[in-house]
Order: sequence, then C-alpha cells, then structure tokens
Amino acid sequence: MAGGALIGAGGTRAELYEAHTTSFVAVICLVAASGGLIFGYDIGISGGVTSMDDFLHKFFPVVLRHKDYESKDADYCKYNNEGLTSFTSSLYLAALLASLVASVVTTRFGRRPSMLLGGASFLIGATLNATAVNLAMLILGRIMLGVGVGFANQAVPLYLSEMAPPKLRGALNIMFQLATTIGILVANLINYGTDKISVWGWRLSLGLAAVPATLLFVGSLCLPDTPNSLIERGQLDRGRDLLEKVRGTKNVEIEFEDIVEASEKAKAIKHPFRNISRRRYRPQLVMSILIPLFQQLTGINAIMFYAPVLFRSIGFGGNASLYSAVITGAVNVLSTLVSIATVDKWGRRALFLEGGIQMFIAQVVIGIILGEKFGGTKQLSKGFSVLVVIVICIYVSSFAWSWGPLGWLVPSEIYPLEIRSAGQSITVSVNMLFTFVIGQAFLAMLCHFRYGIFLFFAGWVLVMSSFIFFFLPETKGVPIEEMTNVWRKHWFWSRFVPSEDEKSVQLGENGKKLHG
Ligand SMILES: OC[C@H]1O[C@](O)(CO)[C@@H](O)[C@@H]1O
Repeated sequence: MAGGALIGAGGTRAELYEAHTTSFVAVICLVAASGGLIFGYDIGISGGVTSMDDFLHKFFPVVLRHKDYESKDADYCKYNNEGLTSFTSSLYLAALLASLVASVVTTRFGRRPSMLLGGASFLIGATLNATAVNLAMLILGRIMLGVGVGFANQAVPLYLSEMAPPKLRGALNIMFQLATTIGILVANLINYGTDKISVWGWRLSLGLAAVPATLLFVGSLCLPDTPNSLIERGQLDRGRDLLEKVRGTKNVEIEFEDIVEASEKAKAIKHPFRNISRRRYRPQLVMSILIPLFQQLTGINAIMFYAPVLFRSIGFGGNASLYSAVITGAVNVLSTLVSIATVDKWGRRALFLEGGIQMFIAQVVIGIILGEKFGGTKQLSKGFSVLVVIVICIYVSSFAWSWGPLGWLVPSEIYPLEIRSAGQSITVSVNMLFTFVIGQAFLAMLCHFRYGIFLFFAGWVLVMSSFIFFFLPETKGVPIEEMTNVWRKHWFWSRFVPSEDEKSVQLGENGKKLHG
C-alpha cells in the first residue's frame, strides 16, 4: 500500500500539481463552514424547540397536555406524536428528493447554482418557520430547509474537493462534518438561551437559521464556479484561467490536462447509475449504500434530534435537559477534532472498530441503567441522571471520531471517476432516507421499546462493526487512482474486481470495447 496522504508517495501525476494556499482556500473554508453549519443547525434546533412548552402550546397542545397531566407510567411516551415527528423528519424527506434533483443541476449547470438555490431555500425556510402561525407553515418551512439541505449537501462537498489543493482535500472533507457538529452545538446553545424568552423564544431559535443561510447565499453569489465544472461544460479557457487563480500559479498544465481528461471520461458515461451497478463496482456500490445506512443505524440522530426530549422523558427539568444537550453537542465537536488529528495516522478501520466497541458498551450501559432504575413509578435519581449524561457523552464521542466523519470520507475516496457522481448521490440519498426514517420512528420506538431502544441500536452497532472488520479494507494513504488494487487484493471483493490482465480489454457500458 502506498504511503502518504491522499495522493500518496507512489509517483502519481497528482504529486506533480503545483498549488499554493491562496486566499481562495480561506473563502472556500467559509463556504464549507456555512453549508455544514446550516445542516447542523437544522439537526440540532428541532429537538430543543419541540421540548419548549411555548412551542408545544402553540402547535401541539395535545402533546403538552399529555406530557403534563397524563399517566406517570407513560414516561417513555410523553412526546410520541405524529405531528411532532413530522416536524422533525419532513426536512430529511425533502432533502432526499432535493438531493436527486441537485445532482442533475450540479452537473448540468454547475456547483454554484446549486449552492445558490440551497442558500435561497434555507432563507425562505427560516423565514417561514420564524413567522409560522400554524402547523402547515411550520412544516412547509421545514420542507424548504430540507430542499436547502439537499442542494447544499450535494454541491458544497463537491465544490470543496474541486477547489481545494489536492493535499487539503481529505481535511476539507472532514471540515464539512466538523461544521455540521458546530452547527448542532450552536443550535443547542441558542435553544438553551431562547427557552428563557417567554412565548416567542422558539421563533428566534428557528429564525436564526437565516444567519448561516445568508452567508451561504451571499457567499455563493460572489464565488466563481469550480474549474472542473467550467471545463466539464466546455468553457476550457475560463476553466484554465480560474485554475491558475485558485492555485496561485501559472504552472497548472498537468492538473488542467487531468481535469480535461477526467471530464471527457465522465461525459462518456451516459448512464452513471447503470455503470455503478456493474459487477466490477460491486464493492463500491455496497459501500455507498451500507456505510450511510449504518451511520444512521448507530442511533446518533435519536440523540441529536431528540436529546432534550429524551432527557425530559427520563425526568430532567426543561432547563437541565437543554443544558445536557449543550454538553453532548460540545463533546460531538471536540471528538470530531480527534478524528481529524488521527484519521491519517491510525487509519479508517482502527477508528471504525474502536468507535464501534465504545458505542456498543455505552448503549448497553444506558439500556441497563434505564431498564433498572427508570420507568413505571420509578424516577431516575440525581446520581443516575448524571451517569446517563456521562455515558451518552461517551457514546457521542465515539460516534464523532468514527462513523460521523468516516461515514462521508470513506465513500468519497473509494469511487473511481467514472462512478463518482452516481456513488456520491447514492451516499447522500441513503443518508437522508435513513435520517428521515430514524427521525420519524424514534419517538414511537422509544414509547414501545422503552429502554430497549438503546439495546436495539447496540445490536446494529455490533452488525456494522463486524461488517467493517470483514469487508472494509484500509484506505488510509491510498491514492484514489490506485484504489482498485485494494479491492483486488481483498479476500472477499477480489472475486468481483477483474485483475489488471482482464482489465486491459473491458466491455464498455454500451457493449463497446474500451481500452484501459
Ligand atoms: O454529528 C452528528 C450528525 O452527523 C451526521 O451523521 C451527519 O454526518 C448527522 O446525521 C448527525 O446528526
């Protein structure tokens, strides 16, 4: 296996690219930050808002009555209400559909229009939510935010990886996730503050999403499209000029030629989704589906969406539960930094496996504490409440240095160019689909499974860790162009990937012979 960072030390062409860190890179980081921030803000804001009594009083009075007056035995079911879950999860269904449209817009018209559309729908969504007078306005606002997430999540990571100097590509990829976690934390902090503003505090929480939305909108108005996108759309001269500007040097010939060649190859693929379903791409197809699916089945969004509701369900006061959500949010951010620092040293597998073991233990411990000490007429004592928060933090930290960032990084680095856009779309869509499913099902599952919900997710963590152990080869330091060899040498995947000899004459997707 070749050593080094993303491009390795294997004498690849990418190592010959000349690139300086220009002020463009700083601006790019800002765009990344605003794209990820809004995504995270939307994830984090709904749980706190739906645990606020003023908000419930306005839109979900039934939940408020149920929570305050009904049977003590129904602790786990306090917040189980379809409207409430639709408020949270409608966003992700919209994001799923929008990300499919976005992949077409991003390819045909460029990365910038997608980011602009994303920013604009975020702004509309935030305005609708902040001024909502009825449930329909509220849900419509969430749907518009979802459209924004779909466009931004599709276009921003692509924008970043194309604008960034190759050496910064991996780091910037994780930056998007880091910004997401910061967005969640900011949302938790804002909820903690606005909860104290009687009657309209929730409006402020929902409306403040407009701040990062404006940043993304104005940012993408002022930014150029990527050289890759211009070249792909036939504007070779403009693409080259821009590449020189972004890289801070006139010496961009090699990278320029590579982009031209890559975009020609990509254009020759008429049916990207049919292409990725060919036998030789089976490992990538399986990973593009299972990695985002498993990321959501860790149960992370049960905590991210519903931490305040969960903490209130198990007996915390309103303030304590929002406060605890701030703590888990902070742990999430700090642990993502751990991932950035170690992913290229320890490798992906080590982080996945360590994270899996830690998550499994934490979930089983939470299940046992709640099973033994809470429910029916039993209330959680102060000591055990603190213990639950600590164990949830242990769980969140392990997610944040494993499945959180790696759930995006690993899929993005295993696709060869000819299946990259299709693979990336599948990953984003599957992630959104299962974020939606968990958002929609969690409160009902909590009500029916009670403390067993944590054991349910622990079971999945066991399954996904075994999957990583047996089926995911290490991709640390492997240049993207050499990735196929990793599958070729794998005990299981080698049966799907043709050897170099067989590859020299391949059948193209239309039955034509291709050389390569
Ligand atoms: O940091 C936690 C967040 O990260 C994600 O997994 C995205 O990568 C979200 O689904 C989750 O809410």
